[in-house]
Amino acid sequence: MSRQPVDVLINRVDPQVPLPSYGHPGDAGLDLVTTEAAVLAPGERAVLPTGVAIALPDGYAAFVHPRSGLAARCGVSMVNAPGTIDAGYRGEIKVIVVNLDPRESVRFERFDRIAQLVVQQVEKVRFHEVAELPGSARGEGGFGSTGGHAAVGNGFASVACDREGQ
Ligand SMILES: O=c1ccn([C@H]2C[C@H](O)[C@@H](COP(=O)(O)OP(=O)(O)OP(=O)(O)O)O2)c(=O)[nH]1
Ligand SMILES: [Mg+2]
Repeated sequence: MSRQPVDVLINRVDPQVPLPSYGHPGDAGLDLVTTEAAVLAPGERAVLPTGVAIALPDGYAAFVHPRSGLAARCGVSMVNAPGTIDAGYRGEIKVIVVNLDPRESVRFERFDRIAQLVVQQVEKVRFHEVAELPGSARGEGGFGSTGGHAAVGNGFASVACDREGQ
């Protein structure tokens, strides 16, 4: 049984901007566009306006995620991925894009889709300070404690590094 959509108020800061929309019915993310054209040199970043502001219901947040097609084709990501849109934020949603391609510039035209917005329910917490936390199977192990690192010298230098244990 499919759930009812959540009603979200939206304001077009740019009157011509298309409303964020799902590419397919089952998609998690609504595509966001840039209202400004931009060119990013390799390694360059920019804060791009999306032309929309929203008012999320209390208990929700929206997360701005990169688009995988742009990442795979052009090396474009977001500096702060995923960006967090608080329920109380009433300003224009902005996207902090970065061109991670080492050689090629990337050009965005007005209304190109640059990111996607995922709306989720978020919990509020109340901390209870204790002297000792309850035990668990993982304990304090982290940062690669389960192993499975890519071997060095197999030709895939991008997935191996010499900083293990540091
Ligand atoms: O990719 C993003 C991330 C954030 N925001 C907006 C909405 C969010 O509610 C607000 C603050 O974001 P965040 O809390 O991540 O930034 P901060 O540096 O902690 O700023 P603040 O001190 O205003 O919380 O900025 C965006 O438009 N795009
Ligand atoms: Mg903050």
